Order: sequence, then structure tokens, then C-alpha cells
Amino acid sequence: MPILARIPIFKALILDIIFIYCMEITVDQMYQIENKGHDMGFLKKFMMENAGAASVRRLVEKIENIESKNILIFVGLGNNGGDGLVMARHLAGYGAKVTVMLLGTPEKIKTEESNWNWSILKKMPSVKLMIGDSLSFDFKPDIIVDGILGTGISGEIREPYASAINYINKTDCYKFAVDVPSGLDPQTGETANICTKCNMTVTFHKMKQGIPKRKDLTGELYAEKIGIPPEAEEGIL
Ligand SMILES: NC(=O)C1=CN([C@@H]2O[C@H](COP(=O)(O)OP(=O)(O)OC[C@H]3O[C@@H](n4cnc5c(N)ncnc54)[C@H](OP(=O)(O)O)[C@@H]3O)[C@@H](O)[C@H]2O)[C@H](O)CC1
Ligand SMILES: [K+]
Repeated sequence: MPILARIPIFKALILDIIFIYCMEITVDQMYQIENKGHDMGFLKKFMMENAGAASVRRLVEKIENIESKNILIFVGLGNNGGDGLVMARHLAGYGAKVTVMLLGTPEKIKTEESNWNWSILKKMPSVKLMIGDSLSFDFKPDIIVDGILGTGISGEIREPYASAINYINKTDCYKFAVDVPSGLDPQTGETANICTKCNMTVTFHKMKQGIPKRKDLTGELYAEKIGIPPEAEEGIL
């Protein structure tokens, strides 16, 4: 043990530093930090872009020849879905064959930042857009991205999300979860009636307390920074 760490005051300081930088946070703290960062001018739209970009970097690092892959991206109507929409644009840029399955209708997309990304994809013939609740596809996906539910989950999984989660679990391919496997409560680590079982999960900014409890569902697990000013944590962490 380093000399300084033997001195109680320094040992406490070192432990504090480790705790701050490695700590797991609550979902409520994450929402507070997001909102404070947004109010500082680092808009949620920018957070979503960085979240999607960081997710694609991890996926491309893992999967060889991404340009030859059929990628099916399930997106919900909230910002977890928005991250999935950003991933679709980035993966198209890598030359992958990307299909987005919006689990609802575009009018029901909940947020400005998700709508913004949907409107960009509508101008991109390189990405196939599907809406509604049909789960019949004219291809077998090599990769499925679960952008259905994130920190906004509450209660038993409702349709059409439930059928999508069952489809994902029945399909034999590589599965990537945006922020958290859909159906896993990122605060408690408990699962709803159903939950996706994935090969990789990328969560954002800091690890949420419930996620590391279920490595059986997350697969490889990463927490990626998305550019939120550290000052956005002041008074929260
Ligand atoms: N952490 C960050 O810095 C960032 C995180 N991002 C991503 O945002 C999501 C959280 O987005 P939010 O819109 O708050 O919530 P979700 O997308 O997870 O889900 C909300 C929608 O899901 C519906 N819902 C909730 N529970 C169920 C259920 N059991 N069955 C069916 N549908 C459900 C809910 O519908 P309501 O009618 O209940 O409102 C919403 O439609 C986070 O996970 C990250 O991925 C930001 O993109 C970037 C910054
Ligand atoms: K998800």
C-alpha cells in the first residue's frame, strides 16, 4: 500500500475520490443531472447524440464487418427509443443494412429530441423505417438493438413492447441493449414480467444502481460518458 494511503486522512480522501468516480447512482439522480445539464445549455438532444454515438462505437468495436450486417433496431416512444434512432443513423454511416421498428406511431413519439431524430431518418433512404406492431420481417437480423425501454420503465410490460421483447428473446442473433435491457428496473435490478437478455449493454453517464446486479441480462456492460458537464452533478451527487 502506498505510503500516503497508510495515513488515515489520505486513505479517506483516496476512498472518497474512488467512490465519486466509480459510484453507482440512482435513476432519480440521473434524471436530475440530465435536467441540470440541459438547463446549463447542454441540451438533451446533444446527450442523445452522444449516447447513440458511444453505443455504436462499442458495437462496431465488437462486431467485425459491420457493413455486412442486417441490423434490426426496436425503438420505443421515449428517449431510450431516441438513442436507438441516433444509432440507426450512425450505423447507416458504417454501411450496415439498418431497419428501424418504431413500436407505435410517429405522432406518439414523446419528446422533441426523439422526434428530431425520427425526422432526420425520414430523409434517409439508407435506413428502412417500419411502424406499428407487426413483427414479420423479410430478413433474419444479424444484430438486434433494444431501444425499447430505459430508465422510464414502470410496471408490467404493455403491448406492443411485450411482443417485441418476446421476439427479441426468441431470435438467435447478437443483442445490444441501449442503456438497460428492456424490462430490467435500472434502480432495483428487478425485472418486470419479461425482459430482454442481451450480449452487451451500454449505459450512459454513470452506472445506475440496479444494472450491474443482472449481468445475466446485460451481457458485457459499459458506462459511457456523454458530455454532461461535471458541474451538472453539483448538489445532486
Ligand atoms: N442518462 C442520460 O444522460 C440520458 C438518457 N437518455 C435515454 O433516455 C432514456 C429515458 O427516456 P424516457 O423517455 O424518460 O423513458 P423511456 O424511453 O425509458 O420509456 C418511456 C416510455 O416507455 C413507456 N413505458 C414505461 N413503462 C412501460 C411499460 N411497463 N410497458 C410499456 N411501455 C412503458 C412510457 O409510456 P407511458 O405511457 O407510461 O408514458 C414512455 O412512453 C434513458 O433510458 C436513456 O436511454 C437520453 O437519450 C440521453 C441522456
Ligand atoms: K433498452
